[in-house]
Amino acid sequence: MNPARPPEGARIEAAGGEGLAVRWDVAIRKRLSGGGRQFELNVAFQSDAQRVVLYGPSGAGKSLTLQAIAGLLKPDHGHIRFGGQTWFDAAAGVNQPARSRRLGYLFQDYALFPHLTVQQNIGFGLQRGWLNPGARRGSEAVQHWLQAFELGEMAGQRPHQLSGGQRQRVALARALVNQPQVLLLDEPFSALDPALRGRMRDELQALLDRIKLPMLMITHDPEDLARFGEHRLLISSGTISR
Ligand SMILES: Nc1ncnc2c1ncn2[C@@H]1O[C@H](COP(=O)(O)OP(=O)(O)OP(=O)(O)O)[C@@H](O)[C@H]1O
Repeated sequence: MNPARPPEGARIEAAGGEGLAVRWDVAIRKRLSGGGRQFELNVAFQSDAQRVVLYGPSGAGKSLTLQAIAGLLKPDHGHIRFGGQTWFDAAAGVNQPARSRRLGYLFQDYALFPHLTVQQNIGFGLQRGWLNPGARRGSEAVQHWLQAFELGEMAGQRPHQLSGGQRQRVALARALVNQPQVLLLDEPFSALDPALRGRMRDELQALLDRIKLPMLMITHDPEDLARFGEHRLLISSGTISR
């Protein structure tokens, strides 16, 4: 297999020649209110690790942090930098759209489109608009990931016709088809039964070893932490405590 290798994010010269940039440099604040409740997200971390795991209890702010990094939630204050690129900087008025951050996002429930085939789901990430989901059906990138994840025979199936593991592979393929520079994973194994969870962990680890893609995972599963937590960040009540 020969996946296009994403550029290494680490140790890139910082803009302005101020020395070496860390891979991750995140410091954000966001106040949310709704239904009479308020939540204050105040997250800051720096990391040079290839694999970062953000863990903590339910309601701690993990998903909000991931959404902000992905460009799906705009913080009130702070900055988000990756590999020397500034994705968000409130003070400087920078807010790169999600697409130009070049990241692959694996959603907790995989968020596959039920009416599209496996092939169309994978290819969807390549679309420029919402029209004509099958237009790029034959693209090389889609074919590459269909083969890499042994989904070739299922190319014409729809998500409900797949097993949990196959669904996850489709979602991963969709996240990878645009050659992201980093993979964001939201509780990637929580939708799987325990036996399959172990196998899919092995698969993900082998994939990451092979393509050397940096990743940031959120989870509350200690097994994920043990396996992927090269750098572990504990978040509770909206703040990283270590
Ligand atoms: N739009 C919103 N308005 C108000 N509060 C919100 C909003 N979105 C999320 N929250 C609150 O922010 C907190 C953090 O939510 P978040 O989804 O980041 O938690 P989490 O750590 O990912 O939890 P889980 O592990 O259960 O997914 C929760 O208490 C949630 O209720």
